[in-house]
Amino acid sequence: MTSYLRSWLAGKPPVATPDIPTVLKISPPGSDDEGEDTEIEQDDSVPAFPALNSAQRAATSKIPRILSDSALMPPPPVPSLARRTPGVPPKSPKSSSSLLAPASTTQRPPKPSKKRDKVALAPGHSPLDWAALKSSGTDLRGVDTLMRIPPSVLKQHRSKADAWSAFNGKVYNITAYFPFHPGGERELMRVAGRDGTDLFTSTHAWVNADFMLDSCLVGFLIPEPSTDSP
Ligand code: HEM
Repeated sequence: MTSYLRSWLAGKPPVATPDIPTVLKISPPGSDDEGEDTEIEQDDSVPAFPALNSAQRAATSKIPRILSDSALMPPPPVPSLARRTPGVPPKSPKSSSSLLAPASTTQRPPKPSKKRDKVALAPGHSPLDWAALKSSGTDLRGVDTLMRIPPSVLKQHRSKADAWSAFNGKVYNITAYFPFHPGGERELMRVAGRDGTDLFTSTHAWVNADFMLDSCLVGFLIPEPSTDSP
């Protein structure tokens, strides 16, 4: 209406309205009901691009070839672990898997060495009993004062009834400790009357002799005084 008035005022003939195209609805062949959706099988797979049979793919070698099943890498071999019978050890050690227990576990363990066997302590001589005795106030030193002890003096105390031994420069009266020693009295007698530091350390470096024998301290080891003094 507005365009008609404008053209009438300007003295021009009215502009013809362009034809609106008619939308035709065409039913697929075989369908009787007009406007009803046709059922299509759902497929979410992404199509290859460029298409497998396209001219681009045939013309250039840059686009990787799609491998067929026969051209693919073969699957890995079945691991030997999967083929074993549970509980049955492998026949030869070479064929055994690294995940299996070593064949040596079927052998008997070696007998413990006699050298490090502990002895059975008499009742009332446990490490706890020793700790109680040494802190009870009982005199385990046998001396009134701490002394400077040369090796010659140390050597005089080498009987079971009167045994002194030096460990790390300190001299202890080990007499009372004999029945409490987990390694036995015989082993302990080997250091009576001498410096036992090396033997002690090579046997059980983790044992704290200073703490265990603090109530038995009698003095300090000194070098032998020289006899050729004027
Ligand atoms: C007076 C100094 C010593 C003290 C306080 C002492 C203390 C001990 C203690 C606490 C243990 C038990 C260790 C554990 O259970 O781990 C032990 C074991 C033993 N000790 Fe001694 N020891 C002394 C000297 C010696 C010496 C001089 C020898 C050897 C000549 C010796 C030989 C052994 C042996 C063979 C055992 C048993 C095996 C072991 O436990 O490894 N000990 N001793």
